[in-house]
Amino acid sequence: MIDFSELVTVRRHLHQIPELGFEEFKTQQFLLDYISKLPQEHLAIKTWKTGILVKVNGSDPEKTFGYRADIDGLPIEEETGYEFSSNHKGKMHACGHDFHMTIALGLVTHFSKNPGKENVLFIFQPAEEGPGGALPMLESEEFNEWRPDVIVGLHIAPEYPVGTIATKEGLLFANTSELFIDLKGRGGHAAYPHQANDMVVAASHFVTQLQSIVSRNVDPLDSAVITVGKIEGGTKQNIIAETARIEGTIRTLSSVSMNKVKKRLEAILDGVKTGFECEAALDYGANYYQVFNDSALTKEFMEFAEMQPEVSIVNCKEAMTGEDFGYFLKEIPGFMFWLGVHSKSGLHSSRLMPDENALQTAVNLLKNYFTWKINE
Ligand SMILES: CC(=O)N[C@@H](CCC[C@H](N)C(=O)O)C(=O)O
Repeated sequence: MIDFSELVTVRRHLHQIPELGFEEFKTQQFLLDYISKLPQEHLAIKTWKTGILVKVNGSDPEKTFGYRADIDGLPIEEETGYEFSSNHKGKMHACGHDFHMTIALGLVTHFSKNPGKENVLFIFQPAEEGPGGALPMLESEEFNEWRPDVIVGLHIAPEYPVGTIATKEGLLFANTSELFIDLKGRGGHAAYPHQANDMVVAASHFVTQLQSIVSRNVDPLDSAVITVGKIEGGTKQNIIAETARIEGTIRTLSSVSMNKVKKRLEAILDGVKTGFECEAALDYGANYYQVFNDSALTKEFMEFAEMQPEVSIVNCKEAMTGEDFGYFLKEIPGFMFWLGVHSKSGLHSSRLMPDENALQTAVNLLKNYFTWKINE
């Protein structure tokens, strides 16, 4: 029996210690401590950077079924008002990874006491929000020694009620590319603009021109997003800015569109360089491969979930969110699904407040699904 009040306590503890990608030291320690208290007879445990792999050995294994949970938080100052708000100033679990980890712990707890014929691998992966832990983990010796034959992941969905599971066959999440641009010109006195070269104005022109890519270069029947989430420039109100930094993200539903968007972006940036006589350094940061669900496994899972009394299934549309889980799915058959957690505020909001009852829905559903698959 899984004790759900204990899982709520676990989630609240994890919520208090959010850490950024590849800095998840306290999180890793907490997870290891928790796992070390479970019956060890069927467990094998390895660490990889700040991540963890936990294998529940089956009795006569021919296959390994994997469940992946991401473990990093975001650089957001929490405003939920929770008693158990983040203890780490300026950092928050605002994308539900505290839920994803807790669900994994609930499942490890169950399978450590109830192993099946096949192996189950629990993957606690760092740095999903950036710079991306999935690809280096997938390429690591540690992972490949226990490489699963099937892999499953979930993501909380604030827009769906508790009890709803949403997914689809094929493309679920977009291709993503981060975007970092550093502009450098000549600064100067606010009263002598003709002697300077204002990077605040240059950055503003660039961001405005970017808007024409989605509206004028991408096929209207295709989809793309370019979001600039941060601009920094200048030093003081009466000094013309010598530098400006633009940070954003690009999302597309195909890699062809991603290349097209990047080509247009580079052409616009060249224009800004010429027009403003400035330098520009462009860096695409982390790029994530689309999340593409295996058709047969997804269909089977949806039919299975439909039969669970506490679950209702939605066949959803694809979303422009990104997930480095896409790299696992590129090489290993599997699927990802949305878990309804009903929160008025959405993902990446400082007020995200997912309903903890969804922990029970997810653990029960995946416990039943994996139990079926490992004993088939
Ligand atoms: C589910 C979700 O919100 N994922 C993130 C992934 C971030 C990818 C990367 N750091 C980027 O910003 O492009 C998302 O923002 O969709």
